[in-house]
This record gives sequence, structure tokens and C-alpha cells, in this order.
Amino acid sequence: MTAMPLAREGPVASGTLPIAEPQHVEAISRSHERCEALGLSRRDRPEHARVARAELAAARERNLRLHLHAAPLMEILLEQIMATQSMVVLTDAQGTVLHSVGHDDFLQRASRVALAPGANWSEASKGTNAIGTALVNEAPTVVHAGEHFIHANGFLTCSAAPILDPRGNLLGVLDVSGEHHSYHLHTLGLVKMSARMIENHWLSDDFRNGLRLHFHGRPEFIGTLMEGIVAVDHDGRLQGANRSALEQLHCSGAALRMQSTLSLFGVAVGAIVDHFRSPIAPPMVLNLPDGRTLHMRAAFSWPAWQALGAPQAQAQAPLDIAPPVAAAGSLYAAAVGLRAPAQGNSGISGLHYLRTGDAQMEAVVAKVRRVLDRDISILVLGETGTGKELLARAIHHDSARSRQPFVAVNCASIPENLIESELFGYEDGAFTGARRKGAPGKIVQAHGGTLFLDEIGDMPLALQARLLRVLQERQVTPLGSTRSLPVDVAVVSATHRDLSAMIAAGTFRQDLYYRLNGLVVKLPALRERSDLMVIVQKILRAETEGRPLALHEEVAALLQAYRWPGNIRQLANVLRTAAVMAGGERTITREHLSDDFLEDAQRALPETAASSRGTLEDLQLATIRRALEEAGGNISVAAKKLGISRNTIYRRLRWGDGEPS
Ligand SMILES: Nc1ncnc2c1ncn2[C@@H]1O[C@H](COP(=O)(O)OP(=O)(O)OP(=O)(O)O)[C@@H](O)[C@H]1O
Repeated sequence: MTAMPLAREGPVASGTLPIAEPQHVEAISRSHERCEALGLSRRDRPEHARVARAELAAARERNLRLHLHAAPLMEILLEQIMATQSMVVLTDAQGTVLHSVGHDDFLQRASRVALAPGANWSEASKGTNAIGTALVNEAPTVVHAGEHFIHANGFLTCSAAPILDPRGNLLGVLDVSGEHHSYHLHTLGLVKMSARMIENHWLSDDFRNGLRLHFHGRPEFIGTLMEGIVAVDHDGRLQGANRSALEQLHCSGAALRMQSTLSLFGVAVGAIVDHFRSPIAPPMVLNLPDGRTLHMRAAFSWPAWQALGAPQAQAQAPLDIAPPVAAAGSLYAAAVGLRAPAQGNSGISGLHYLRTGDAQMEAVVAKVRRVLDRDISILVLGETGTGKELLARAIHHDSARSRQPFVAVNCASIPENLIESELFGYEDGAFTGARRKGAPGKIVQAHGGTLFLDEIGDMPLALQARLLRVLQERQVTPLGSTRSLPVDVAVVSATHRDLSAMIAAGTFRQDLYYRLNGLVVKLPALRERSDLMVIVQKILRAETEGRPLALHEEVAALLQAYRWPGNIRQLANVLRTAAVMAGGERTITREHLSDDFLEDAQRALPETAASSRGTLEDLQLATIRRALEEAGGNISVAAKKLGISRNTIYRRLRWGDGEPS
């Protein structure tokens, strides 16, 4: 959400909403009937009693987690409605106010008390009101001015949305209340969005080591608040869902939990995991039994999923050193924790694993080795998928800090307004009125180890100054704290952006750049590397657990000629699919390549081949010629680079229409 303070609108003259939907009118009149049945009177005096201190403390204790999830969003919500001079209120499932924030000086003293922690806003206690009525109907509700059952509450306008956990249990209510003059049409929308964000956070937190499927009928809605999210266990059974998932699937939470991915989406969990092990996998297209189409992405940490015992058809590739980038940034820490023991004894995590014969890569490894443990910040540049994170992990692995944490922060994937607390942490009670334990923040979590700032070019300008201070002073001051914590971290950052251009454009701070670029290394794009075939072999070996799987010559030529915009990540994905398609066969042929890759690769054929018949044979010939050119006519060097035998080169050239130039 971007800060978008709402303008204060003119007073609403009548005691009801300017535009009231029939369902709204119906909900209010039903609530009034309930209040009458409860024996309440519209002329009751305002009731400002609060629950006893001990009772409030117990309610807060019971709802600590709700409070933790909601407090940051309440602050953000407050920013949006600042101009309307309202309060943001969080209650538990009984309607007792746990936490409220906002400028309450517009309220009479007594009314202030009414919105303070400890006040109860259930219908039984306050008659029709947004909180109490939302609790009864478990639906977002506005109660405006004279719609309040008790006249004494008619000075208020309130917009409330219930908060449900992923199993559909009512956790509490989020509400915005202000004087009725402050009514704004958009307030309920903002409250609903905030409640959804709390619910989505809760779900991600509950199932952080599991598989979460994000879907929507329109692919561009995946990743927005409109997306449906379901959590799935290793057997494919549905464990939980967000509200949008229930709405899209026309299903209750209980009914959904009877389903599996197979019964609901027509696809087994193993197939979903296989598909999404590559972070560049396209969304899956699902055809529901009722004829609708959904687009789906998956979020999971492969190491965490695997560590928790996924029954995989495919053997795990030791290649997957880094968790899939598709996993949310916040998952990294969990993934790192799970990965730590496995890393210790495997030789595949260190810098030598990255040495596969390419001269540029050799130079990179030699340079970083020289500065290892020398307290020099390393900045890794390179296109997406070139292995920047893998290099950062290898640096950490080979450093004296390897037994300490490696903490990755993806500056591009954390919403801008959460980066600050995510990085720097926050102190107990940092958010107004909060009575909770603070959170340490990623920088502190990395203490003693390595902090990997991925996509540093996406760090908002305002936070760059703060980060620079932390790096210079080597201490962090969490939000809301006056105390600084000393931190000792090795910093590796990475970006695919051109930071110099960003500095020139004023979007990246030069002083921070100087602090980060102790050593700058640039990872070569895959198309510039001379060791493609060695990497292919390495990936295939890992993919097939050592079972020999060769490449047909024409496939080798195709891989060589392709431009690889997604670099090693894309290559690994293509090979993984091909290895699965090849099944028990010993050679990968073009039939094993996915159609979209083949199509893309054919389109990208070098002009020499495309202008002739455009067949793979032409392509092969063009590739061999190019390799020979690059090798100065040396057939052995060209054969090695292409990963084919010298004989093959001779044979192909004889079949072709000329001698090598
Ligand atoms: N040298 C390598 N050998 C084998 N696999 C590699 C190598 N380099 C990268 N990979 C694999 O490629 C994928 C992408 O690597 P990584 O996430 O490190 O790239 P990145 O440059 O950080 O990408 P992005 O910029 O998109 O975050 C990972 O699955 C990684 O394991």
C-alpha cells in the first residue's frame, strides 16, 4: 500500500450511509433485532466500563500472535487515514479491544476511553456497531452514525473487517472508528485490505516450511492481495486457505480441507513440486472441473520441503545449493537454518564448486579468495540467474564465518514499507501502544556471519542512508529503540542493475556504493562462458544421481547456440525437464526438450542457420564453425568447448558444405 491520505469529506447529514446497499440495510436491521432480543435499549447510557487489568493482560497474552501480525499493519493503515482523524482498533474474537492507535484528541475524554484497550465492543455490550456486528456475521461491516443501536454511539462511524486464520477460525476484528463527520467511502476497503494482509501473513507464517500455491483466474493478479493462497502438505492435502482462495474455489474452509491438489486442481503435488523447483518456471494453468481456468504459482523452500520428508519421484539434485528464488525472502532464513548441517560436509558449497573452466569465472574466484576474511565488502554484478547468490553462499562457506549464519535479504521482494523493520528490527513496543517483544531484524540475525543483500539496487533511497550508517558505525538501532546493538557482519551485495547509472540518476547513493564496493566482481552471462558443456554435465549428474545421461549432438548444438537470457537458472530448468522426459533412456534428444524452449531456441537460431533451411543440422554446423573460429581453427579446443568428440567435428564438416575457415 502506498501512503495515500484520504481527504476529509464533508459531513454526512443523515444518520445512515450516503449509499447503502440492500445487504447493508438488511444486516443493520437484523442486528437491531438481535439487540432488542438481548433487551438493550436505544437510550442506554454509553457504557465505558473496561475489563479488569488482569483480564486484559490475559486476553493480550492469548492473542499475542494476532497482535504481532496486526501491529505493523495498523500503523500503515493509520498513515492512510491520518487526515480523517480516526482510530485504528484491534479486538479479539470476543470484541475486547487489544490495541488501538491513532490521534484520539478529537474524541471526548469518555469516548477515548471507549476505544482504548480493555473496552468491549461485542453487540451484547454495545449494541449494533461495526466490530460487534462484523463478529456476528463474520463479514466486513460499516456502521455509521444513527445506525448504531445505542443513540449514544451515534457520533461514530466505524468500518470493521474480521480476521480469520487459514483454517477459518475467527481471530479478531480490525476496525477504523472516527467521528461520523469523518466517514469516507474508501475506509472499509482499506480495512478489508489490511485484514487480508494480516491473514496472508498469518498463513505464510503457519506454513512457512510447506508448499503454498498462489492462484487467480487472471495471471497478473497472482502476487496481489486478490490472489488465492492454499497451503498443501506432502501428501497433497489442503491444510489451509486464505479468504480469496475460498471465494475463488466457492468452498468453505472445512470442505477445502477434505480436498487434495489432485481432486481440486487435477494435478498431483509431486508434479507441482517438480514444475516449480525452477524459479523461472511459468505459472501452471489449471482447468477446474467447472470449466474455469486458474493460473498458479508455488512458493516453497526446496531445502525445507525436502528436509521435511517430501516423497519425491525425482531424486534431489545436490546441485540445488541455493533455495529456489521463488521462495519468499523471509523463507530464506528458515531455509538457511535447515540447510546448515547439510552444507558442512559437502564439498559442493564452496568456491571450488564454481570452477568449471571458464576464464572469467576463474578470475572471479581468484579475486574473492584474495579478500576472504579481510573485512572487505564484496559487490557481485551479473544478469539474473548467473549464480550471484550461489557465489555469496560459497564466499560464506569458505570464510572463517562459515559456522555462523548466512542471512539473505532480497531487497526487491520485501514490500518497501516493511524493509526497515525487516532489516533493522524493532524494539518492544515500537509500534504505538504495542506491548510485545521486539524482533531482531536481519542484520542482527547475521551477527558473526554474512549478510547477503540481494538486489541492493532496489533498496529505497530513504533506507540507503540508514544502511550506510549501520555499515559504517557497525551498530544497529532497532525501530523505536534508543539502544544500539553492535553488529559484526561480512557484507556481500548483489544486483543486476547498473548502479553507476542509478547514481547518475540520483536513485542510488554514491556513498553507499563506495561502502559496498570493496571488491566488485562481475559474473559472466552464460552465453559468454566457455564451460557451458561442463556445467551441463554437472547439472545432469546431479539431476540423475550419477546415472549416465548423454546429450544427443543436435541437442548439444542447440544448447550451445542458444542465448540463455535466464542464464544458469534457465539452463538447469531446461535440463531438469529434459532429464525427467528422458525417463529411463540414456540420451537426451530434441523430443525430450519442452516445446516452448524448442520454439524459443529455434527463433534464436544464428542467422547463418536461420537463413538456410533452419534445421538443427544447419544450426549444428553453424555452431561448430563458430567454435572453430573462436578456437583459432584448433579442432581439439573447439571439440572440448562444444563437449563433442573431434571425430564428430570432422564428420559434421565433411557432411557440411565446406571446410572450416
Ligand atoms: N556454477 C553453477 N553451477 C551449477 N548451478 C549453478 C551455478 N550457478 C548458478 N547455479 C544455479 O542457478 C540458479 C540461479 O543461481 P542464483 O540464484 O545464485 O543466481 P542469481 O544471479 O542470484 O539470480 P537472481 O539475480 O535472479 O537472484 C540456482 O538454482 C543455482 O543453483
